[in-house]
Amino acid sequence: MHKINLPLGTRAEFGEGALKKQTVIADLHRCLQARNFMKVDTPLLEYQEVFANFDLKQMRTYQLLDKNNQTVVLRPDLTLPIARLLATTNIKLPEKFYYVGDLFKIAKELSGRNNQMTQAGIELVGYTSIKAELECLLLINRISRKWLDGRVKIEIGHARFADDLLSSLTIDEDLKQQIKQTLFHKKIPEYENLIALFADRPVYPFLQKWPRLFGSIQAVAQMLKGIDLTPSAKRALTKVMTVADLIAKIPGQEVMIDLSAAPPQQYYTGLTFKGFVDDLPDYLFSGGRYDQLLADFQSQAEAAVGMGIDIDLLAERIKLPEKQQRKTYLFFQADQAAQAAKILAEHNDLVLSLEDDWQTAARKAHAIGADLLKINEKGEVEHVFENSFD
Ligand SMILES: N[C@@H](Cc1c[nH]c[nH+]1)C(=O)O
Repeated sequence: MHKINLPLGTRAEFGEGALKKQTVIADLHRCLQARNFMKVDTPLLEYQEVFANFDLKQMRTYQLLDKNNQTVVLRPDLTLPIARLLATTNIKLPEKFYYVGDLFKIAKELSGRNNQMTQAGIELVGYTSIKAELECLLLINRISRKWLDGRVKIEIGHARFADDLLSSLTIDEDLKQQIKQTLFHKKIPEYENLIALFADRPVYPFLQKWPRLFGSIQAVAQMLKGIDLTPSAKRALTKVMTVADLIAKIPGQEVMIDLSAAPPQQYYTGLTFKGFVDDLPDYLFSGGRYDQLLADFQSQAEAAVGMGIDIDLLAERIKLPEKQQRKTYLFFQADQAAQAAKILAEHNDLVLSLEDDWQTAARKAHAIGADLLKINEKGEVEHVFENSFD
């Protein structure tokens, strides 16, 4: 007997689940083509070095050896391969890209997540304006309205806010790291011990509030009232507030701010955002500005913003449009395949009936309320009425 179970963390998809994924993907293709995005596909396998500047342990990749004993990995991320692609081709920038594909990350045991995930994404490369961030957020809003009754909440943060603020307090890198880790993981007693070192600084009242700095725009603005931030942290905050205010003006779009969370990816350098639906712990959308990433692959940095869309999670949440249309089956004899081809070419909504005889085909069609056509000896299409053969 063959081994019949799947490798850990993988799954087969079929029927409605598979169709839902295909439906959202097809809709995205249509939408992004219309908005002038360029389709891009990169291979599943990449050299390990492509991901080397990022914490591979955290990413937990599948690794293989190629013919020359070089380590290749199943891609754990789709943005880094695009940065690699741009460094090795002469695609003119600025340009907007989109892709849909699978990525592989070995999830922690019992996390409930699969190791193979389908992600769609967009990358807007060569754009410094916040309009690039806005285009990402507008796409989230569109998908939310089209597929999720507008229930997606957008959360905005900034990848540099914590570093900017902490750099003004200390040059001790270890201490900065510890403060960030305790803050991001909400280890409050440890965090409070660490910030006690700065109790005499003007920024101390802020440090005390920092772990709670998330919520609605108004709530966060209220918490920050009268608080003196460093100039660079202030700039980051202004950007967050500006974009949040603009997006909150879209009717029905809920916007939150989080200034106490870790950036979703290490390569972000500016505004970050996530989109999630109330009762889901994982987010459906995640993105941000990453102006330095291309400098890892080529001599020149390039302004860029992008986001990923978790197609598995999105597809699980959508309702397929009802298709209650009546089916028509076409019965044919095996030696009428050529006539069947001609008829199918003229009527592309016919379903081939594979029954051995047309009486059985008629009985089955009748049982499911379908119509039945058959090809007669002359090669013409004939309607079969269910009581015509009684
Ligand atoms: N690759 C990111 C999403 C993204 C695309 N572009 C920029 N960010 C992720 O998987 O979280």
